[in-house]
Amino acid sequence: MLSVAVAGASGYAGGEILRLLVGHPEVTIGAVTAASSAGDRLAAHQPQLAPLADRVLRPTTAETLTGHDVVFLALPHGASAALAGQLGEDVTVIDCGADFRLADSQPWHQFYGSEHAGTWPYGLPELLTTGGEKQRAHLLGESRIAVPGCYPTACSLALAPAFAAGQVTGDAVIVAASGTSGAGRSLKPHLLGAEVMGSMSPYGVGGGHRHTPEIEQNLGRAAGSDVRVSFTPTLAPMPRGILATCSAAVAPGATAASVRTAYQEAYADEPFVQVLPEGSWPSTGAVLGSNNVQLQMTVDERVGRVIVVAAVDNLTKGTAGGAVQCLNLARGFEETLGLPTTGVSP
Ligand SMILES: NC(=O)C1=CN([C@@H]2O[C@H](COP(=O)(O)OP(=O)(O)OC[C@H]3O[C@@H](n4cnc5c(N)ncnc54)[C@H](OP(=O)(O)O)[C@@H]3O)[C@@H](O)[C@H]2O)C=CC1
Ligand SMILES: CC(=O)N[C@@H](CCC(=O)OP(=O)(O)O)C(=O)O
Repeated sequence: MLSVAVAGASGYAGGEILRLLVGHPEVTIGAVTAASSAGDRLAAHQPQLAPLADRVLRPTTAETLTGHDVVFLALPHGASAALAGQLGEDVTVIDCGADFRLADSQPWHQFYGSEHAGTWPYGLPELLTTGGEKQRAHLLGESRIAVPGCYPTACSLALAPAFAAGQVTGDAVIVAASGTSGAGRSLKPHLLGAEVMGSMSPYGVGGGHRHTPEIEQNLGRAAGSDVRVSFTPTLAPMPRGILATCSAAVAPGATAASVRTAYQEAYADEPFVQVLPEGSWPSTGAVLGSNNVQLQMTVDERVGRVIVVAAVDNLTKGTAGGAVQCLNLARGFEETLGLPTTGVSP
């Protein structure tokens, strides 16, 4: 059994990691830590985690986290790097924050405006990379893994097969809706019930969202050349879920059938990615609580564009499920261990 600590356990991502770890047969849950909530019972913040109700949140320090085989970091951007540096190389550190996701420091400076901490292997196992290899090949045995952002998980898995198979030439446009838990638990006026219920709104419009370079990095790896993306996120009146509508210019000669074949081949053996039957479209309600990614695609021949729609649960496959999948790969367990492939609907 591996002992596992979760830093940021009072937050949404930390809570979802713990939900999955409770059902994981190869781990025991050690320290659960927080910042301002340290000293509280976990149940005060995560009442859904009944088996862990009496755990007490400890301060997030290297001392508290040391002594575990695995440490999950579910902290705000910028908080992971210093902490990770104090944990031994024998500890598997899985970071849900952005600190180590980008390979290039230039977009990091541009979109995050701080020092670039460095680059860790990127934790999206199903992502196609140049030469047809999947990203999981780079995760086996790693002791440091950077889990993707929730939008990049959905958007990259949606468009990578089309780029990798030469079915699109570029001009990628993505509009994605997210539930409010994607923004974390801290209080913000635009997340108040009165602002969100019955209303949808865009944000980060015009190329300003920090997931833009992460999606471009992923699609560039699949395409084998630079890819530019117009990405517009929107906030939807639901607690969880991402629905990403992605499109790109169809390549000469590509058809709806050849595009579909590219996706079926790319994801044929993937336990968590489902290319839906023709004519059936993804919905967030169908993936909630599961580690699944639902995809559907077609070609809009009138305008010459491939359209792909993806649905994920931002907290499961979009964060915590992806993180536990990375733990399984890093430690040589069955990749699907402890990860639900059934959702909670309605
Ligand atoms: N929510 C999502 O859908 C996704 C989140 N992520 C990433 O996961 C990470 C956590 O996000 P999320 O759970 O949503 O955020 P929350 O705001 O819900 O939780 C943040 C957690 O970090 C703790 N914390 C806050 N400030 C500090 C600090 N300076 N040092 C140490 N701990 C601190 C909080 O403790 P306390 O409560 O005591 O203040 C809390 O436990 C972020 O990097 C986020 O980008 C990635 C993909 C999707
Ligand atoms: C609805 C909402 O606000 N969503 C968040 C996405 C957070 C996420 O996935 O990831 P990282 O912060 O880890 O990059 C946002 O747009 O900033």
